[in-house]
Amino acid sequence: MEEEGLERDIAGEQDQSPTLFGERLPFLYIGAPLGVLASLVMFYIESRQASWLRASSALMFPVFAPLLLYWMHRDRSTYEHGLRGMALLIVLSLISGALLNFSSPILLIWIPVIPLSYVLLLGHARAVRWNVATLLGLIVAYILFPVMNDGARPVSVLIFGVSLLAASVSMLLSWHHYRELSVYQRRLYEQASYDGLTGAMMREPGMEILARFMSQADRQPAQAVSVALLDLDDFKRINDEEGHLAGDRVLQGVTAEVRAHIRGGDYLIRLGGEEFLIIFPGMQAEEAYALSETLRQRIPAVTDGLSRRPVTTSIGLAQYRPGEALGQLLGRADHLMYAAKTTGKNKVCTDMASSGQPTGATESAG
Ligand SMILES: Nc1nc2c(ncn2[C@@H]2O[C@H](COP(=O)(O)OP(=O)(O)OP(=O)(O)O)[C@@H](O)[C@H]2O)c(=O)[nH]1
Repeated sequence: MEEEGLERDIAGEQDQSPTLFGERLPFLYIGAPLGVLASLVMFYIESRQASWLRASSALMFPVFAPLLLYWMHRDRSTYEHGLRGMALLIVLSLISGALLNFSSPILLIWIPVIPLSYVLLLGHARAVRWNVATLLGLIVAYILFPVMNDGARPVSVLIFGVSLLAASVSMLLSWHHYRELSVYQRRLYEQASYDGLTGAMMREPGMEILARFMSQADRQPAQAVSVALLDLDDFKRINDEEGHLAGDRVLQGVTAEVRAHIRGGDYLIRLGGEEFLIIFPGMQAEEAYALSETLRQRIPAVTDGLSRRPVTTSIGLAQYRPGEALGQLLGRADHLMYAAKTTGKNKVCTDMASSGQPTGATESAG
């Protein structure tokens, strides 16, 4: 069903959840050198005190951050991975610093900063997994501390526990806030994207999805995209003779039937009134024609009973031609649907040469 397809789209968008930095690489170009500078200063201070272990942990960021920046600059598609790498670097530096400095309670105040840096760099959704892993890592580090430091005791369990608790609370609060926000966003998105009467997708998001499939077909010509423009015949008569509610019932019955026949990745869009568009991504001409023909035959059967007389439909079926504009593709489908209307209605008209029908042919009801 098209909703499932959209679920995937939504999930995909959430997966690339916007971070505070978004795509603003310049921010990183300024932030990363500052981080490098701060780490070098820390390295200098620690090395002056001959604390070489702590000094080397401070060096982690200056060594790896420029490499990551260079990688992100060269290939922007790896930007997200680069951000993850940066977050990992910051946290590794913090953890190794904390590991070597557990005896200094002052440093533990930075632990609650970890959830925040994850959220900023990775967005809420990914931050949760990373935070859980980091908190577990800190607990292991705390347990291993005496082993690595000749039996020296780390800071008291109480201080460490309070620090972890603060980090966990800040993580949970941010997650809770994110969940509330995403439920609200999803509700708004659905209201703005789906028609309340039929549940079909609305025109604007539908056109965006069609444009996306068209550009995909431009990149991969084997990925054919077909569209079926479907217009109910003499629908006005139902409204006029039986009232608007009967008309509404028919619209709902038709969309339910279409949904029952289209595939998981197909999209049903209500263009307006009794006019619908179905997008068949990756479907060859013969299959698209056969499916349109099935719908044409099924619609009178399902509307029989919803209104006094069965409702028929005229369908214009067109396949995207690489390089074509969206308006051109819809114009062709509209032209074909109009041809079906003007030659007797209750037909599928297509100009797809390989559909099994002669070009421009129509198939009338039995
Ligand atoms: N019940 C109902 N009617 C609607 C809705 N949206 C549009 N309509 C009606 O759909 C009708 C469309 O009429 P026309 O555009 O003349 O189309 P038609 O009667 O199907 O004629 P052809 O397309 O030529 O077969 C109009 O009467 C609109 O008021 C709706 O949401 N519910």
